[in-house]
Amino acid sequence: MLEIQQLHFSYDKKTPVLNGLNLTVQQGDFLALIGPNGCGKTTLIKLICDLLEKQKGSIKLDGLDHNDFKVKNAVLYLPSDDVLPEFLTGKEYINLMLKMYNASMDEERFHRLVKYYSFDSALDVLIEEYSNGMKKKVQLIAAMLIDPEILIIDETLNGMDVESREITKLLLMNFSGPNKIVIMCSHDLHLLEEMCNKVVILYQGKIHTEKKIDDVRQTTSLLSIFRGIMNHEDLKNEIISS
Ligand SMILES: Nc1ncnc2c1ncn2[C@@H]1O[C@H](COP(=O)(O)OP(=O)(O)OP(=O)(O)O)[C@@H](O)[C@H]1O
Repeated sequence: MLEIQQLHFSYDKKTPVLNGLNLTVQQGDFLALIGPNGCGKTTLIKLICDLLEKQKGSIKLDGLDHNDFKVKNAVLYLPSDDVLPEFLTGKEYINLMLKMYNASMDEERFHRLVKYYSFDSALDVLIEEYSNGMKKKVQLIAAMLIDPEILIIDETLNGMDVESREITKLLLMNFSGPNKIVIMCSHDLHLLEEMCNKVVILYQGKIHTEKKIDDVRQTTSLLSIFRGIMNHEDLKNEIISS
């Protein structure tokens, strides 16, 4: 169980980005993390991964602090910005990632993943020559081989062609399961509704809404809930009538 309690964070020590955030994510959860631009989704993810230093509060996985080596080794974060070691080939990058996570290469799985993404001819090419979509694919192949306990995805499906997106969706849904936590941050609410089993909406530094996706589907949609919080109808009408 990932337990976040009373988390506070501010970049300039004045304007709070996270303001006493509480969140519990259970093994088996495939969580959609949504919220308006700038609400702090990436900040929250970076705090969970100990890439930013928290100022107040606690983040624990199964009772262990998030900066414990065991927790760090259990969490894999796929960021949205694709900063990869450009001087490596795809295959070298995958091997490096496996080493960093003390994971062994499952050759059979590796070849299957390469086949799903039609990635064979890209493996020996330098990452500096990769397109955005190829960078996403090589990160996903590495992630699926590492098989982490917690996978955090920040807009990773952006830039992928339709078929690769579908393959990724299926791979991630297969990956999630009773022993895993998947947190996916995206503005593609339809995709999240298809894939995830829970949603949390981050707004004004706190978790504003927390719901099971099945409950959302029965009554409304993620888009309607999101629009209800943002309440931009007046602005849109002003633009239409101008
Ligand atoms: N390195 C930084 N230094 C100062 N302020 C930052 C930094 N990174 C983010 N911020 C600010 O913190 C707030 C939260 O940013 P964050 O990137 O976490 O939002 P987000 O919800 O992921 O946004 P988006 O949906 O646009 O990706 C924003 O006001 C942003 O301007």
